[in-house]
Amino acid sequence: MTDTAASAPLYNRVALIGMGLIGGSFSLAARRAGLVGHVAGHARTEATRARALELGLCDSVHASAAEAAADADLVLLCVPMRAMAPVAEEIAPALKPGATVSDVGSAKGAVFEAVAPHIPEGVHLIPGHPLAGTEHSGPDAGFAELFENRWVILTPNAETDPEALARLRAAWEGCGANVDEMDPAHHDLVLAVTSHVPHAIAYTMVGVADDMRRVTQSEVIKYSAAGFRDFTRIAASDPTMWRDVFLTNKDATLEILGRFTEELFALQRAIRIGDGDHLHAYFTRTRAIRRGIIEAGQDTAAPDFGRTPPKPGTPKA
Ligand SMILES: NC(=O)c1ccc[n+]([C@@H]2O[C@H](COP(=O)([O-])OP(=O)(O)OC[C@H]3O[C@@H](n4cnc5c(N)ncnc54)[C@H](O)[C@@H]3O)[C@@H](O)[C@H]2O)c1
Ligand SMILES: O=C(O)C(=O)C[C@]1(C(=O)O)C=C[C@@H](O)C=C1
Repeated sequence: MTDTAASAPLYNRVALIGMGLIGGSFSLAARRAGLVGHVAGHARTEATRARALELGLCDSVHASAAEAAADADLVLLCVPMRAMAPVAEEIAPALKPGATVSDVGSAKGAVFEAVAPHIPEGVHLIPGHPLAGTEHSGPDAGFAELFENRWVILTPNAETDPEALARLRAAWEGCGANVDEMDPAHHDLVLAVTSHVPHAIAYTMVGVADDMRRVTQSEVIKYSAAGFRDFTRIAASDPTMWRDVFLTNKDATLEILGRFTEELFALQRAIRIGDGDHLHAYFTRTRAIRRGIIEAGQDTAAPDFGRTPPKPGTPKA
């Protein structure tokens, strides 16, 4: 946290549109660090609004996104990707000149294209993406430490106001994150490799196992090894969020899935023809990547990491 953040909030009033895992975590982290003044939250259901207040995710709740956004200095869109444009259209007339609108969506090109047309002149649109999350969702899933030592990628452009950008950067840094800037198309390609296609593979592998389960009478589940269990964690991620990620990062996902399929065929061939040298060299290369991630301090898959499941009976956002 910076000295400025400790003495005065970076944003006097913040509107959180969507108070699930990411919106809730941002609020908890930003409030704990004294980065924000009043937090106005919007969620669609009364149950989520009540729970968000109870958990201290916000100071006021609003059934209307526009009402939450009115007079806000920062409006953070924390909804699934394909809800971003309708929400932006709804809040547009309420936005205050000089306000910053940002988001946390997992793909960046599509957000800008969908949201920018709705943002009035004089309001700063700076898309962003925290590279941090879990398989849980809803208000109970949020925790203040989520962004610590994780990357947040902002995708400003040549017209972005430097002061608004510096302020947003400081807010994420105050939440414990490291901030980088990227071109949206590049972001989408990188994330297709590091997040989106890995999720597609996990979903597929668990689907295959589920088909097998029908054949083997639950043995796949009963004897599932640690590797498969890791896949099931990823494949338990929110269906709405991931449907939207794949549909909004379609081109990059298909490009990387194509490359993945080529590599898989090469591996399949090496197994079929008994080419142990190929397999050994390939696995040696991939092991080095894992070691590089650990050395860079980016392995947060350590025990729990605050990723305890929501308590039973609590509302899904
Ligand atoms: N979960 C992750 O690991 C992760 C990580 C980084 C970024 N993201 C991105 O963050 C965003 C939010 O994800 P999350 O994990 O916090 O999801 P979540 O399900 O925990 O929360 C989503 C919130 O959006 C609200 N919402 C859903 N549809 C809406 C609609 N049509 N209109 C208004 N509100 C709506 C929900 O009520 C909820 O409050 C997504 O765009 C996702 O791509 C997620
Ligand atoms: O840790 C997890 O459960 C995640 O899937 C988080 C994860 C990722 O792929 O790393 C998922 C989607 C995001 O947009 C950012 C982070």
